[in-house]
Amino acid sequence: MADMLSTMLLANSMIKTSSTTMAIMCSSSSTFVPQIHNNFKRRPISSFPTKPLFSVSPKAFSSQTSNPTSKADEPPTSVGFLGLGIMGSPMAQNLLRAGCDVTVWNRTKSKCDPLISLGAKYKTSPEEVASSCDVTFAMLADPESALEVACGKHGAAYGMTQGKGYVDVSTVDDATSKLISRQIKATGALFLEAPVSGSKKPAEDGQLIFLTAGDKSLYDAVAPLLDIMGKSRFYLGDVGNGAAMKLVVNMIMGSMMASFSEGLLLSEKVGLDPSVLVEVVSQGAISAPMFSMKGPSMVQAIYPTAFPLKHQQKDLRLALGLAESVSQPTPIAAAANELYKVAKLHGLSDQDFSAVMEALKTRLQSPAED
Ligand SMILES: NC(=O)C1=CN([C@@H]2O[C@H](COP(=O)(O)OP(=O)(O)OC[C@H]3O[C@@H](n4cnc5c(N)ncnc54)[C@H](OP(=O)(O)O)[C@@H]3O)[C@@H](O)[C@H]2O)C=CC1
Ligand SMILES: O=CCCC(=O)O
Repeated sequence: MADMLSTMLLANSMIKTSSTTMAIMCSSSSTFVPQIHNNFKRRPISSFPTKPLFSVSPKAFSSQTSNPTSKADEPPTSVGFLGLGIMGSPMAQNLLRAGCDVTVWNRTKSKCDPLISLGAKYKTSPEEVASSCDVTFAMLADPESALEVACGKHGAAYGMTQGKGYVDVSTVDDATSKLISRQIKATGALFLEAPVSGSKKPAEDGQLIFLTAGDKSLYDAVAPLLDIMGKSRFYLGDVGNGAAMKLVVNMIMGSMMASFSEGLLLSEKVGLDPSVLVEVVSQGAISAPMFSMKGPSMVQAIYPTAFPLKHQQKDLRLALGLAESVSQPTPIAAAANELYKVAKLHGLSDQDFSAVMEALKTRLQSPAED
C-alpha cells in the first residue's frame, strides 16, 4: 500500500508541479485541535525526493483487494467514485490521471463515458462499486441523494465490509452525515466526511480544500488521494464537524454574493459603471477572488455555471438549520436565503449562484410590471 501511494503521490506531483505537506498542531487547548495540511508551496518537479513525503496507515485498508494477483503486502488501492456532476467528474479524472485504479458510477450513466474512455472501470450500482473497491468517494447533490446512494437500495453500504472506507465529499448537514456514518460503520467499514471548498476550476486543477471529520485512520490512509484532488486538508474531529464547517463557509459565501449583487445594481442605478466598482472592490480590504472572478460576467448578466444556484440555496437552508439548532441569530443569511429562493422561482436553479443578482432586478421581482 505504501509503495502504491508513493507512486500515486509522485504522479500527483507531476500533475500539480509540486507539493509540500505541512502539519500545524496547537497544543494548549483541552478541546479538539484541528490538523491542517497544506500542499500549496510550489517547487519544481526536479527538486522532489523519490520517497513519499507522508506517512500512511496501510492497515486502514484490508489486504483483501479486488486484484487477487497482487502481492499480499502491496495491495493496490482501488478507488470508487459515485456521482459525476460538475465536481465529481474532474475529481475522478484527477485520480485517474494520477494513476489510480478508479471505478465509477453515476445515476445518469452517460456521464461515466468520458471517464471510462480515460481508463475508468464502470459498475452498475453504488453497491457494486463499494464491494469492488478499497475506498469509495461520493459526490452527490444534497442530503437526500447522499443518503440514497450510501444507504438506499443497492447503496454503497451493501458493498462495504471491514477494511474498506467510505469518503463522502458531498455538502450535507451534520445529521445526514452522522446517519450515513452509522450505516457505513455498522458494516465494519470506516467513514470520513470530507466536503470541499472550491468550485469547478479548483476541482479541475486539483486545488480543492477538504474539510474532513470521522475515522482518523481513514483520513491518514486517503490523505495521498485528497492531495491529488486538493491543495489542503483539515481534519476536524468527530463526524458532523466537517459538514458544519462547510455550511458555515458557504453561508458566508452566499451572503457575500447577495450583497455584492446589490452593490453592482445600486452602482448602475446611480449612474456608476459597475465594472469600475468591481475594480475598486478588488483593490480594497473587501477584495475577494470570488468578486474578481464572477464580477465581470455578472456585469454582463452572464452566469456560466460553476456552482449551481440550487446548491447554494440548499447550503443556506442547511446552514440556517444549523444556526437554529444552537439558537444563533443569522439574519443576514436568512435574508440572503430568501433571495436565492426567489431566484429559484424564476427558473435560475441550474445557473451559477451569481445569477442571484437577477432576483434583485425589478423585471424579475414584478413580472406584471414588464
Ligand atoms: N459546484 C461547486 O462549485 C461545488 C459543489 N459542492 C457540492 O458538491 C455536491 C455536488 O455538486 P455538483 O457536482 O456541483 O452538483 P451537480 O448537480 O453537477 O451533480 C450532482 C450529482 O448528484 C447526482 N444525483 C443527484 N440526485 C441524485 C439521486 N437522487 N440519486 C443519485 N444521484 C443523484 C447527480 O447525478 P445525475 O448526473 O444523474 O443527475 C450528479 O452526479 C453538492 O453537494 C454541492 O453542494 C461543493 C463545492 C463546490
Ligand atoms: O460549495 C461550493 C463552494 C464554491 C467555492 O468554494 O467556490
